[in-house]
Amino acid sequence: MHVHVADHPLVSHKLTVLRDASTDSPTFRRLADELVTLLAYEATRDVRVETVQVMTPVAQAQGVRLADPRPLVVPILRAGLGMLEGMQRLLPTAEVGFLGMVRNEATLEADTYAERLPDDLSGRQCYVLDPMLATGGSLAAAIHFLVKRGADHITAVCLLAAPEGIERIEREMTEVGVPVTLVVAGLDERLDENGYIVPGLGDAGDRLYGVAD
Ligand SMILES: O=P(O)(O)OC[C@H]1O[C@H](OP(=O)(O)OP(=O)(O)O)[C@H](O)[C@@H]1O
Ligand SMILES: O=c1cc[nH]c(=O)[nH]1
Ligand SMILES: [Mg+2]
Repeated sequence: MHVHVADHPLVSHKLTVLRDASTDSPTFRRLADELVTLLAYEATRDVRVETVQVMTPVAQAQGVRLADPRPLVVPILRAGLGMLEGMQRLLPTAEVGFLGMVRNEATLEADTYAERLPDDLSGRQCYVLDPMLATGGSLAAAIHFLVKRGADHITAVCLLAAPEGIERIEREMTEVGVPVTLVVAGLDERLDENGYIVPGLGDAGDRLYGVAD
């Protein structure tokens, strides 16, 4: 897996405020949104374009536009929804598919409770959004959904990743033979005994939207 860690002082600054336990929900949502737009710039570096001609007020010029089929953006609910607008800011014409997943906090296995994806993803560039790559169970399950529908170009955009999660995605994607790129704002040290990223930022979904039952 190709892992790209966004190395930029603004990313580091925003991530530091995001980590701070005293940052309130409105500020957390705004910073997550801003960070995703910065990460989206990196994540879309290889987005497919085609050559077009354009008439400026002065002369004809050659340029590019996004090629068809449009990219697909897939936020993993709940927390990934907090990344959708930041991504759409750079890819306003992207299609959006949804996956609802919740991690069973006892087994740490991901359970899928919602799925709304196009049937055929062959030839589509897919961008999966999830702030936290912890054990990797949720992201791996999401990627398997996409691969089953024919996707072979997958980029995951995350805010934080743990080494355990990266290793799992690498292992599982090597097995299915689909290369995955990860674009992330920060790589953390490890998981704790509850599967939380250390030092991390806590429960991303709760910090975005409030404590779930
Ligand atoms: O890598 P993993 O070990 O699978 O953990 C990461 C997952 O955990 C969080 O979701 P959560 O299950 O808390 O659901 P939520 O977004 O509804 O809060 C997070 O948003 C990821 O989807
Ligand atoms: O640190 C973590 C791990 C999983 N899910 C989160 O929201 N945070
Ligand atoms: Mg959560």
